[in-house]
Amino acid sequence: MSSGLTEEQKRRIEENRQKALARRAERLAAQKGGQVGNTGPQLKEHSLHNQGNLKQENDHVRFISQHQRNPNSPVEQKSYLHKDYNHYTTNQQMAGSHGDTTLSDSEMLINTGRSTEREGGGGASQASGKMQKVTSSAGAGSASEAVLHKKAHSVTKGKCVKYGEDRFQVEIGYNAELISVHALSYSLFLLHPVFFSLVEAANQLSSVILVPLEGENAKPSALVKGKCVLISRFRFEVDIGYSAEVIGVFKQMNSRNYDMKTRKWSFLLEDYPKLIQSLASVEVEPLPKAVVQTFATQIERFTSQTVDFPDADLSEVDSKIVTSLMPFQREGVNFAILRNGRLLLADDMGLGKTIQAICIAAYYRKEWPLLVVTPSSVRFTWAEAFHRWLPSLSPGSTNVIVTGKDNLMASLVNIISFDLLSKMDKHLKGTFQVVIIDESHFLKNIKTARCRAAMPLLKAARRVILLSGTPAMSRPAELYTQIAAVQPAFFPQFHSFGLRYCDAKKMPWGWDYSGSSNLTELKVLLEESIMIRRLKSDVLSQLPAKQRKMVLVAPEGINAKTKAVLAAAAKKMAKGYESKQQEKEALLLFYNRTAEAKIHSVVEYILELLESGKDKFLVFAHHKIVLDAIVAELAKKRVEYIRIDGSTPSAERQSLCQKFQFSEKQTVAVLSLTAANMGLTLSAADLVVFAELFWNPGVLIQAEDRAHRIGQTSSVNVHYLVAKGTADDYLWPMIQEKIKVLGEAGLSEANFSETAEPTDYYPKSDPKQKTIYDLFQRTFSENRDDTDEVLHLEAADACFDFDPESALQDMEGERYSVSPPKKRHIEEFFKV
Ligand SMILES: Nc1ncnc2c1ncn2[C@@H]1O[C@H](COP(=O)(O)OP(=O)(O)OP(=O)(O)O)[C@@H](O)[C@H]1O
Repeated sequence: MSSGLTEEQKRRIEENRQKALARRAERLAAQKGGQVGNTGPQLKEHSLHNQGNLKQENDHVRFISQHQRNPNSPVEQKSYLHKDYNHYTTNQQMAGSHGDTTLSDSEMLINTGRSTEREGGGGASQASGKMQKVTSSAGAGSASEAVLHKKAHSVTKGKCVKYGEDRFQVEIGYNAELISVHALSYSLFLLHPVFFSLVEAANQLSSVILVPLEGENAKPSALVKGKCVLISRFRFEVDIGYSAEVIGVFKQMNSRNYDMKTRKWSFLLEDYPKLIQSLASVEVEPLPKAVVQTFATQIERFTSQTVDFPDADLSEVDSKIVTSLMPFQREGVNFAILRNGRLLLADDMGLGKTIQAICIAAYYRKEWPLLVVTPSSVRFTWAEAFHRWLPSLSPGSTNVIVTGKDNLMASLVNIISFDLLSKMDKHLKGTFQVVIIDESHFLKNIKTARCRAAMPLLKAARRVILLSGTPAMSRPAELYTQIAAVQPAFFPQFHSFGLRYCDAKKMPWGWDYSGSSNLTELKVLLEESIMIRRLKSDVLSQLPAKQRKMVLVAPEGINAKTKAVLAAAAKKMAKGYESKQQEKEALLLFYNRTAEAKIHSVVEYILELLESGKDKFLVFAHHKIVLDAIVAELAKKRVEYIRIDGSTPSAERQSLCQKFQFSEKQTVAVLSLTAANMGLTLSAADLVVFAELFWNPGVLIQAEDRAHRIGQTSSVNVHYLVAKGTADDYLWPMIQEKIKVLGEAGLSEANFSETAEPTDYYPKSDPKQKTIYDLFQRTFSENRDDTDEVLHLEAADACFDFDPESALQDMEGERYSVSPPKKRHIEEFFKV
């Protein structure tokens, strides 16, 4: 009977009806939303799946969890449509010509959210979960037969019937989903070119099976090639060209889901063995062995219901470190121990990879000696951290290797730089059972000496703790060595890894592995097996607004001459001075020499930060020679930078800040401690490095606040570079003490000693050092105004860098415009 509506009107009505159903489903889902709890979406999906006898509520919960993943995605919306639509269709059809088909309530509920169990007008029989062989009057060829060999499962079946020479008709029962794609049932179609696309589109719908005409199957299955790819902890996708035969197999899978947007089918991992078996006649690349092994439990349906890692027994580890761990850090330690101490700890910068690594290593203390391989600039910081977190370590138990001749096994904890490791004895393999590699992406290139030196050690060690804040997920080739270091059996051949994850291409000159492919699978695989990665945004609530760290820079960067000058200055200071002026001059000289002494280590540290992938950060220094050396190195390495110091006109400052804020490249802001510590917004960075210290903590805190200000959405990391045997020995504790006083007085929210490394590393017991420290305290604790201090510093710089004459000339020249009071101060300082 004709409804009197045009096809277009019918289509619109159907569209609106589906939208209304979707809205209703959404409302229902939202009402039930409270039952979901805090479990992650994947977990929800999984655990519900495992419950077997699903209840209606649970079906809703599953629904919600899918929706929560991406409520806007067409796939998710489609599953809403499916769910309610399925109820609708089933009931409607039961009331109609197929009313003899009986489905129990529970069967219907189980099938909702997946697809509808129905037979269409193709003359096939009923559906209640059993495999049916259906003979089509259209005359099924091999592909057609495969389509009909189905576990009858919520599907409307139909067939194409030839009509005259060049037309065909689709005979199929009512299926709204299908009608929304094509108003099929009563239409005649031209055989070509509509046929293939129509059959393909219809068969992609999970509730439809359309048997093509005999001999008209779109593509012979032998020519269809595809591959399985993991897309989450629980699902995999089959990326394959269209084939009715394949689609028929897909529709036998209970967990099937078709993504309209990507036009790909996905399934729960538990369907993997069945699917692969059913696709035996088609060329489908299976999941890699590493994936199948890692997800064996999911594939076998024995998955644990939780992603929380069981609490490791840390009773043997120093309580100081255990009680200091933040909850997410504790989770990292649990993960590591669950993985038998072989892992890639890939937390974001500043999340405390050091404390976690030390705790994990301490859990395996019985297997020490321990080897720590680090970038050169942070070797001493590591030694400090071991003593800070493990008070049970005796003072001599850390051994920092400084030359290739040192004994790598001298202590319980041995710390070496990557480059020195490659110069050590090649027969170290098997010597260390527990190894920490800090900034493990330094091993990304298998051809480098450092990588070749480290790999045999790592493969032989029982515990391998790799730390990297920047695992190169976008360049999988660079991850290979790190994966191989932790799990050598995963991908024994780089080439097979390259084919799967690096989009390897054969070029005239050989293979190109610089691309990337199947990244989701790689990420899911790594997270399930060896990698734990938390971003700052994931754990922001557990972090302080600022994380300070003292980085003890390597003393061998200081040359012998400078060391001698520093020692002489210290000796002189220890003897005392007759006048305050003399004391001050001596201190400023000491401070100035310290700058010179630190240049090498500062530059090395900055370059290592860049190599570690830190892309935007601020570097503060006071002395011109330090600022100059930093920018010279950045220019040499072609790293973009801005520089703001006393000579930068105020008009330019704003545009430099803008450049830094909006640049998408790796950019460093090189800033003068006294000339750029106020009034600038550089919140695009969440890392601030102090190449030099300053005795006035107010100046330091203001400088930190260039990044820690409105616009900053992250916790800011602050690194203070401290060199032993220099003025830093006195400045660092002094700064901390002052801040502590300010904090106690409620004048500063920042307490250095709580968030940074220990205060008292200089030997207070040494009377000479005590005298110098007191001298610093006396001289710089007087209440002076900042401008006064800055002027004295400038005068001192000029004094030590140049002779007074030329210094004054310089300052009066174009580069420095000196105000009269400033000039007066300088003159006073030099007593000219
Ligand atoms: N649980 C904690 N208690 C106290 N201080 C902590 C804790 N966790 C981290 N810190 C401090 O936070 C700072 C940053 O930690 P750490 O240097 O280990 O970070 P990271 O993840 O290694 O960063 P990067 O990638 O920059 O090297 C350090 O000063 C460290 O001592």
